[in-house]
Amino acid sequence: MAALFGAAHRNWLLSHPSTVPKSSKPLVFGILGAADIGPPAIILPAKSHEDVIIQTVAARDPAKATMYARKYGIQHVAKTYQDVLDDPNINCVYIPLPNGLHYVWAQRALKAGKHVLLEKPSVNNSTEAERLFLPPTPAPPSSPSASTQPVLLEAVHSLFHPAWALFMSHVTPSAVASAKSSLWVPRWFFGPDNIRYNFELGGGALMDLGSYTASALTRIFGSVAEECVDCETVPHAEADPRCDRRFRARYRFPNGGVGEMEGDLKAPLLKLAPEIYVMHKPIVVDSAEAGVEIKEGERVLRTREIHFVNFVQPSLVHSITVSDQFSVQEIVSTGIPPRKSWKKTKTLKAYTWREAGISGSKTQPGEPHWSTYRYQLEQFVNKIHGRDTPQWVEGKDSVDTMRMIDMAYTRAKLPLRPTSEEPL
Ligand SMILES: NC(=O)C1=CN([C@@H]2O[C@H](COP(=O)(O)OP(=O)(O)OC[C@H]3O[C@@H](n4cnc5c(N)ncnc54)[C@H](OP(=O)(O)O)[C@@H]3O)[C@@H](O)[C@H]2O)C=CC1
Ligand SMILES: O=C1OC[C@@H](O)[C@H](O)[C@H]1O
Repeated sequence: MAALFGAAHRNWLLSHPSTVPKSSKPLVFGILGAADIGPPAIILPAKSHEDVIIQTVAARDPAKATMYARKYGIQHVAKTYQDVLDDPNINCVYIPLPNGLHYVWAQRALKAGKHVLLEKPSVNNSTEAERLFLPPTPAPPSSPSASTQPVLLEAVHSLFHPAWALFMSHVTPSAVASAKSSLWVPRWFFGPDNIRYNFELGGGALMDLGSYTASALTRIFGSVAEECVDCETVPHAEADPRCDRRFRARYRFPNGGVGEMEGDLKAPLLKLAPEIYVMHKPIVVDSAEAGVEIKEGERVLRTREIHFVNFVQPSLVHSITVSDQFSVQEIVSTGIPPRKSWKKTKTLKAYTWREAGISGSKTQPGEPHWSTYRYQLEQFVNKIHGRDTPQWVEGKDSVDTMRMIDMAYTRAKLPLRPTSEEPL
């Protein structure tokens, strides 16, 4: 009962964050598009960040932008997206446009010298990702301009929550035998006219949900997959058949492990919680870690399974169950069964860095009611100010995610979402 009350209180605070006074020189943000995701992803988190002001929004229809600005307390409405980029008072741009417009607007924003927080998936395909995140002539690190390069971040918000770091602290990427990440959206959320079913705009469940499941798998295995070995997709009956509504993809990773991901934009009620299962190969561990004394000629093997429930929105509620199977065996196998074997299971959670207890992050700020987006904003600002960012999504990570998605579409015999030919 107390846990239920605590969760309800945390969730109320999460959607009603306190407003803090702003610092003398806060970062000034503009938003491109009066998007649904804007309020939870940036407008609410900014309220409790002293270094962030959401100053401007632009929409294709200025009347819509005005309504949005009024509703969310945004001071200024720009006439066009480009006007936001041309405003010298704006330092940072948040881009929650449909996926197919991410590439062009991120490039334009960077060209205008703005720091960019770019919604997931970063772009339409891996060609765009390589062009955006791995440009051919990066400034040499010693160049004076290197420190003034704008920051670009794909907003994979779930990776910034302490629960993700706590989960990863129990994963040994090189020893992962199999992993499965799944994510579902209830069936009434998105109709066939939603941007998620528009091919040119980067629609498809693999794009929308797969950006989370693929980035989770690449982190769990510590690498992008070598191959997508099979991928089944199902389209929406009333939408473009090139846009998958549901997918199931299996990959082979360089360590020989198998990663699987599943997603559905129109799922039955039964499937609500996004989840990850990880199964490790047996590895030799320290006898102290296993809490057992061993004799000469013996070793302890640990086979670990992890189940992470709600890896996408852990701030609402989550659980991480770690089950370790230990066995004490002879180092040189004589066919004798283990002398001793036992199982240890623990269920963990972390809503703050202190709770996660991970060295290097313990002193990071955070409150139990901080959303994944608030934790993300903290690191985005840190990066801009050249501070330490223990949680981050590197450009290469975003490229890897798009490679995973492209591999799955190719295996499913669906076309890749188009590469932008818009002038930059
Ligand atoms: N991080 C997260 O948790 C989430 C991230 N997302 C991501 O955010 C992005 C936006 O998603 P969401 O907020 O759900 O979508 P919305 O449809 O609410 O927002 C998309 C915005 O894009 C603008 N837009 C510009 N051109 C077009 C066009 N041709 N057709 C349609 N819209 C256009 C619209 O802006 P205007 O106001 O100018 O008309 C609209 O406000 C996606 O990339 C999605 O993957 C979405 C949900 C959750
Ligand atoms: O967090 C999310 O859940 C629902 C999706 O459709 C959305 O785009 C995604 O970011």
